[in-house]
Amino acid sequence: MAELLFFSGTMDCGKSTLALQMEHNHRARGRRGLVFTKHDRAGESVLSSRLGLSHPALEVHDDLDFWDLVVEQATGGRVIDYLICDEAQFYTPVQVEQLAKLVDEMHIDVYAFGITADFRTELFPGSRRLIELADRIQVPQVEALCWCGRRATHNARVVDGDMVVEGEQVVVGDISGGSSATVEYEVLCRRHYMRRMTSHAARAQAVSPEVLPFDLDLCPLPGAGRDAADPATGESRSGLA
Ligand SMILES: Nc1ncnc2c1ncn2[C@@H]1O[C@H](COP(=O)(O)OP(=O)(O)O)[C@@H](O)[C@H]1O
Ligand SMILES: Cc1cn([C@H]2C[C@H](O)[C@@H](COP(=O)(O)O)O2)c(=O)[nH]c1=O
Repeated sequence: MAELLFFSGTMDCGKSTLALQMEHNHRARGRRGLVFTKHDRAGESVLSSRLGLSHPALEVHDDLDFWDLVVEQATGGRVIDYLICDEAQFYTPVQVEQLAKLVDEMHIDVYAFGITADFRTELFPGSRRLIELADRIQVPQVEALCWCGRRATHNARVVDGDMVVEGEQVVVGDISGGSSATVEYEVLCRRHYMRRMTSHAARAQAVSPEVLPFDLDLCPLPGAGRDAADPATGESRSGLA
């Protein structure tokens, strides 16, 4: 039975790596598929992972009709068993509906990968429709981590060093440290997302006299590990989920 699967999570949790692995495994077993992406950081018509692997892909433009494309290929004699669809958060809701139709009417497996929500915590339209229509939603096993050591659940946008919560929904970019771009992203746990506390802000607060009387030994710089105190609160992070 063909399925529409949505692998969803934050940025940097291994979605594209998983997409490439699934493409490899299915192809290795003789299945025939097509690989799609949209606005990959590496450029047009390529599916890339931060692990360094990449694969040619068909770029999804807003006017692409998945149903028409696959039917045309099938009519031309090409067998298609599965579709790999990366950066699916950027697909239109109508395109997601076309993917669901391919599963139901043409028995093609669709493996979609994408971030769930944007930097404002709002669902992307493509992700929303996938959540509504998918047979299964899976969270990749590798957890992206907040600077405090907790599991990262939110994507923060950082512009010129400051976290922002307003702006265009789509701005292609990488996570902090991955580039010198003006706009970058950092994954955070909910607590630190709500407090607008990126690693940079936490570092600044940890060394500011205003946070005294916290002892700096109890209030180490970000990145010191899960058992260290949280600079925002002085609380121990140990034992937290
Ligand atoms: N130098 C590295 N060595 C090992 N793993 C890495 C390295 N750089 C990135 N990764 C892994 O790659 C993951 C990001 O993979 P990627 O597929 O690009 O994520 P996503 O598509 O979800 O944004 C990171 O969570 C990390 O586990
Ligand atoms: C949160 C957020 C992200 N984006 C962009 C930034 C990247 O180009 C992609 C996510 O890619 P990844 O492989 O999952 O890291 O999405 C955006 O445009 N708007 C946002 O709010």
